[in-house]
Amino acid sequence: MTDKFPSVLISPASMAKVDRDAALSGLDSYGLMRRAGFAVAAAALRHYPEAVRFVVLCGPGNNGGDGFVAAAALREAGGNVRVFSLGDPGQLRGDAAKAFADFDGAVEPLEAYRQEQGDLVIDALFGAGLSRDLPPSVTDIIDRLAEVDVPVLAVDLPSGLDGATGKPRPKAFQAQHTVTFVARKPGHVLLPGRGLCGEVEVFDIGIPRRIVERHAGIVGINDLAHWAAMLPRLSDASHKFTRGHLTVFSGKASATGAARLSGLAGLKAGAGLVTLASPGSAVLVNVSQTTAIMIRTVDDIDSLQDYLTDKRMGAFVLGPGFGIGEKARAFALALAERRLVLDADGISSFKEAPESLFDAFASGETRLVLTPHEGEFARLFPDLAGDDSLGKVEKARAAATRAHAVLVYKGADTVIAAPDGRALVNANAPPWLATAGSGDVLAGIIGGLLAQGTAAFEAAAAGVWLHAKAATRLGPGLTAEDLASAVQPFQAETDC
Ligand SMILES: NC(=O)C1=CN([C@@H]2O[C@H](COP(=O)(O)OP(=O)(O)OC[C@H]3O[C@@H](n4cnc5c(N)ncnc54)[C@H](OP(=O)(O)O)[C@@H]3O)[C@@H](O)[C@H]2O)[C@@H](O)CC1
Ligand SMILES: Nc1ncnc2c1ncn2[C@@H]1O[C@H](COP(=O)(O)OP(=O)(O)O)[C@@H](O)[C@H]1O
Ligand SMILES: [K+]
Repeated sequence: MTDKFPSVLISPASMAKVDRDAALSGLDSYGLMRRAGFAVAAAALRHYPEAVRFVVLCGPGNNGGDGFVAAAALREAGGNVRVFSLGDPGQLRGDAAKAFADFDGAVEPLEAYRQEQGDLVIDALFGAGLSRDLPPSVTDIIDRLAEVDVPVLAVDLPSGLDGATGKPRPKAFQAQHTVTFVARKPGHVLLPGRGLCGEVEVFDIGIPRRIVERHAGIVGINDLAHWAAMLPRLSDASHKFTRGHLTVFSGKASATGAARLSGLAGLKAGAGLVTLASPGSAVLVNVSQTTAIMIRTVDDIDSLQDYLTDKRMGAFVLGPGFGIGEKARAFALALAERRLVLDADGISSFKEAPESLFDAFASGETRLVLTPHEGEFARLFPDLAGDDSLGKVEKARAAATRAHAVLVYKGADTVIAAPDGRALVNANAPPWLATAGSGDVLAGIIGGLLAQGTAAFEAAAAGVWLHAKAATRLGPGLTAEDLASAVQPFQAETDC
């Protein structure tokens, strides 16, 4: 019953390959379907012991096959079971046909279903094989169930939800529970899919690890398995300079708070030193509100070049509160040889000329991290943002490759993507993270990790996770000031 692959996401296309290899390796595919169906029946009995009727909606493929196995098991357990089929179940093929043959109850057409008080709907219409928009007979039922209080338990995925993108086609069942098999699919964690699945249970149906790992690919869930080993380690030999120097650019006197939030978060994330590079006009404001953070006047490109003669200045955050325009563009391009988190106004400044930014960071190791929310993403990548055929993972991956940068495409389902195609979907962020200044804190954490030498992809992924972890520790009602103060470096003993 346990989730053997908590860090893995398997696309529906890869799942089909897992399925094929399992069959080629001699595994009994009908045995796998029976385990899947039994898991669904067990979940129905466990979560809905008070159900008056178990209503199983079966589709034309193997998802429907799981439904027939579950229906048979629920009847065996003494449940009141009704089965409704989309299309003629006599047309089912392969294992689904076997499952239908092994079910000895009545099967009614899908259109005949009328919801009643006490129903539990088991949605086994479509899973990984959904290949086009739902037919009206199914969207009609989705519309009817949306009006009433009938719980839905989804098999593999709520029908209508695209397992690759997390998008409904064009609608999907709203499930309370989803029982899926082997590992989660991107659609379980990307929005709005995550919300449509309810609580997701991953059931191990016995496919060997070597087959799953062969097809697991380079998209996963953002957890410590992907980056913990790459984070900085302290030792007796550490001193502040070995822990790295982060520079955060401050905005003008009336817009300094965002940079201070980033700077504090960078220090908390473990940077040995943090300097606020401030316009002269804002130095007094910054000095009066910082203690451990140092202040340096950097007014223009010449003073920045002067600052950059110190090669220990390795990592930078540019954007929070900085102001949009030529100065931000010139500063970002001057930093092209260093490690840079470009956030907020820094991103928006390149709306008219994104290629100039991408070209500047094109060669050598990946050292640019872009942290756009949805609006900022659309400014840099309008074509990708407007392409409805792409899910958030595909958009972030395409953007990362184009920009030669690590992309942190923010939201409740933040996606971190690298130019080489690796991508992680974050799933530990609580909704109270959506508060003014929270993005500034994130930029600072990532900058703090970059300053310590962590590679850009791992710094970004760990930063997103630590940001969410700090918010979870604090609980609802946090402010960005609380959040910046609560940031902690990763600690294996307490964070695992
Ligand atoms: N992987 C594993 O190891 C295991 C997988 N298992 C289970 O198998 C499920 C995947 O099975 P699957 O591949 O048969 O796909 P499924 O979701 O049943 O749909 C395909 C059918 O629907 C049809 N169809 C598609 N879209 C449609 C639409 N909009 N409107 C109308 N029709 C549409 C499509 O028709 P076609 O496109 O071929 O014309 C085809 O007939 C998976 O979710 C899990 O539950 C378990 O048994 C455990 C082992
Ligand atoms: N509903 C949500 N649930 C969890 N995290 C969220 C949600 N909405 C936003 N976030 C996170 O909050 C942060 C907001 O950053 P951003 O949009 O830049 O805001 P700001 O500019 O106010 O700092 C991002 O890390 C984002 O991923
Ligand atoms: K389903």
